[in-house]
Amino acid sequence: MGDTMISARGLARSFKTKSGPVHAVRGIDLDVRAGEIVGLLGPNGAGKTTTLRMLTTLLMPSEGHATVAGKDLIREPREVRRRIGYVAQVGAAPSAGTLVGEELVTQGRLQGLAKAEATARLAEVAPRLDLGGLEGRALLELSGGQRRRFDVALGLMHSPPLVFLDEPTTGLDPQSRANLWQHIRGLRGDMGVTVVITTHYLDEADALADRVLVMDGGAIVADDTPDALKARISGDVVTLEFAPDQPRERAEEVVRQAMEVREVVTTETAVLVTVDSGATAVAPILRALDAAGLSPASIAVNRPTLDDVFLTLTGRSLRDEAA
Ligand SMILES: Nc1ncnc2c1ncn2[C@@H]1O[C@H](COP(=O)(O)OP(=O)(O)OP(=O)(O)O)[C@@H](O)[C@H]1O
Repeated sequence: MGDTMISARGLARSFKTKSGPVHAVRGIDLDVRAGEIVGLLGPNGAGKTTTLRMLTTLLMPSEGHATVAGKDLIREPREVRRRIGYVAQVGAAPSAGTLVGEELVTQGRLQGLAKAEATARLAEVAPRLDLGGLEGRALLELSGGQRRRFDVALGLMHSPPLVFLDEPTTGLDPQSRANLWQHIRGLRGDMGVTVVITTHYLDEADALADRVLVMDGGAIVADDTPDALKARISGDVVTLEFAPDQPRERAEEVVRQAMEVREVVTTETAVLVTVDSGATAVAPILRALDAAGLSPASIAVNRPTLDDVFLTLTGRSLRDEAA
């Protein structure tokens, strides 16, 4: 399998529904190298979970094929399962009495480890995820952050070289999220685990992923490092927010006529203008708008973010969609 941990070609999945077929994933190609942290970024319904469920053998592709951790997804699903960890979106409700350590050992045994191996593995995994000392705690007594770290630990008990995390930090407070990111980076650093993570948080993809696959409408619309994605939009982004009664399309027109711009995108609330230098563009933009009788409610100059990348790729804001 060499350096390649995942190689998928033409992977597609559609669902039959009462209102007709839903094409959740539309024939995507995807490559992940060993040791990478790859983020699948996209709004709700983009097809991230469906992609993950296919790559983890939980869902049969309608079309396409893939090799995952060196095994053929369609022909050797059991072999694939033995080599991967999968942490689903939100942990299943734990039964009242279940203890952290016991549950992790049970999971290891389910994955085929002997009792002694599973216990040894627990001693290895628990401290990696800051669960050391919590082995005797009941699952119900864990905080949200501890619980998510426990979920990740579950996926690691059988020492998979590849782990899939589906929106691992949803619902966590900012501190617990940053803490979990650190642990996820540690998995790669200390144990060489390859990580595929889905998220609709831009900051998460930016902070964590070596490479980001931007998904929209069941397709991969961009595939690059966070920095390279942001560098595609060189220059600054001037965000002009308008009250609902102000004609934004007219504002876009005025800005385009007033000056040389790289890109203008109009959203539900704002006009985003990409220019070489925000500092020198603001005054002429405001003058032109003023002359046209338009006044923005607010104006801000920013370096491009992944959200701006998403916006230029799709014409929609990921932040709006996620909200
Ligand atoms: N079992 C199913 N039956 C019918 N439609 C489905 C099914 N599973 C997913 N879909 C549809 O496929 C599309 C992609 O869903 P998916 O869960 O993969 O998106 P996602 O990017 O993971 O979104 P989220 O961020 O909300 O988890 C959506 O339109 C969804 O409604």
